[in-house]
Amino acid sequence: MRASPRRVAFDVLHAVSVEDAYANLLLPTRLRGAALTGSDAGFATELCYGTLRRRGLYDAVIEHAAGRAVDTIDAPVLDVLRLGAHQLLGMGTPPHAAVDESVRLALALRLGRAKGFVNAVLRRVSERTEPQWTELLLAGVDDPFERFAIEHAHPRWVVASLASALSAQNRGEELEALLAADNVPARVSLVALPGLADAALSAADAELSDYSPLGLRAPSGDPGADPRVRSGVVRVQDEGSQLAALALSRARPIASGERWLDVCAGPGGKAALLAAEAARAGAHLLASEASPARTDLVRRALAPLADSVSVRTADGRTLGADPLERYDRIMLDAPCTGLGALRRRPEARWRKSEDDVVELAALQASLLTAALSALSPGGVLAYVTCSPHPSETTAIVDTVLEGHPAIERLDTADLLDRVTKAPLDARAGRGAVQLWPHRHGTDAMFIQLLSRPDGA
Ligand SMILES: C[S@@+](CC[C@H](N)C(=O)[O-])C[C@H]1O[C@@H](n2cnc3c(N)ncnc32)[C@H](O)[C@@H]1O
Repeated sequence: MRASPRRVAFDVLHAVSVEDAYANLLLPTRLRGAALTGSDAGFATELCYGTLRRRGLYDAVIEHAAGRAVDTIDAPVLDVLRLGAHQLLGMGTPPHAAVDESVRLALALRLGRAKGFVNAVLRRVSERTEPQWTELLLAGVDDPFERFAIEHAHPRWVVASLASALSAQNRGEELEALLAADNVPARVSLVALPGLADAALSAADAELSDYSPLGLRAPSGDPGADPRVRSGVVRVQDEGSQLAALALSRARPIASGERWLDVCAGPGGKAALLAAEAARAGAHLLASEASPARTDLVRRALAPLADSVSVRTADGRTLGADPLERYDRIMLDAPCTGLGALRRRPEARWRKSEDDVVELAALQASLLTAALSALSPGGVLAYVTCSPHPSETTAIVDTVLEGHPAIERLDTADLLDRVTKAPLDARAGRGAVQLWPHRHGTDAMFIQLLSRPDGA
């Protein structure tokens, strides 16, 4: 039997809750499996992503309505309630429809014993609108970060981290705009790989991106339906990621024979753009990745450029040990909390913790130290994260450079403004670039170009 949009949304939500699945990877597969397209696919996507994004708010509402803590509610029943709460409070579904459909979903899931509970809790949820619930939950809460956390459905520590990242750039007053932008689904951006899909940029119906000279806005619908996307020469890629790759490839003219390395290449998004840039100028890219499964994804992503790239599985922390292994350009797109990509990874905000920041910062510092030791004299390295958290961005660069006095910071903001179609106004201090969803419509990418001077 063909699964309904609600059932697909439930399956993905539940896999995220109990198996730590990634919604953005699982949902497309489930939509295809259920043959859901058009408005049905759109409904399932909004139901699933919207529920995940605002899960913290809905859990607080459910706790209140049920009169008990959410961790005392069976996991599948809780997920049915979360989906119901999103339909009631986030999607404007009429109460009788949202409640009845949720009860029907519970029955289809063989949760008949919870039928009355689902019905009663969702009826109580439907007695208030979302602003009324928010007002109720805010009563007596004085801490401003906690208030933003409730109002914009972010964990408090994420609010505090984003506040400190913005304040470091004198943009503290933009916090609410950023939190609101995190809750708006990102528009799908495409990149036309140079030399392989240039015609896509001049097509009559092309809607060009604001900043990236290679970027396009995807028309509505499934981008995978476009044969150029299927063949891999036009790729789905956030404009911020395009700019991170172009900052490195266009930092200075490319000499034929240059050796390039992507240290953390999986799943291969930036590597594909770097490989296309390198191939046009006679440079060679080695795309490296620690996880074997993700190395396979890199191979797949680089298939249209297979002749001009190499791919390997390796731990980036071992770089530098071989004195013959040196590179002219290095992309270090480090593993990070992803706090800059919350629009795209709806569950990420609830899954990460401050402990992850500490663990990732240690890994980021080790990777940067190792990568710098493999940088040729005259070479350029891009340190990139899709998190604006100061502990993952400026603090990593500052700390590692203390041990590398010869390394110079390039004025990334200035260099990137020469690449983009419009000025970014994204200077983050000490030469770095910080992009923001609420300002640039991109993920919050941090980009710092570093160089080892000739002879150093
Ligand atoms: C932010 S993602 C890279 C995204 C990629 N550059 C792209 O544009 O598609 C970070 C990657 O680093 C990999 N990674 C984690 N630890 C690593 C290590 N010690 N050495 C190399 N890669 C590592 C992860 O498996 C993950 O694929």
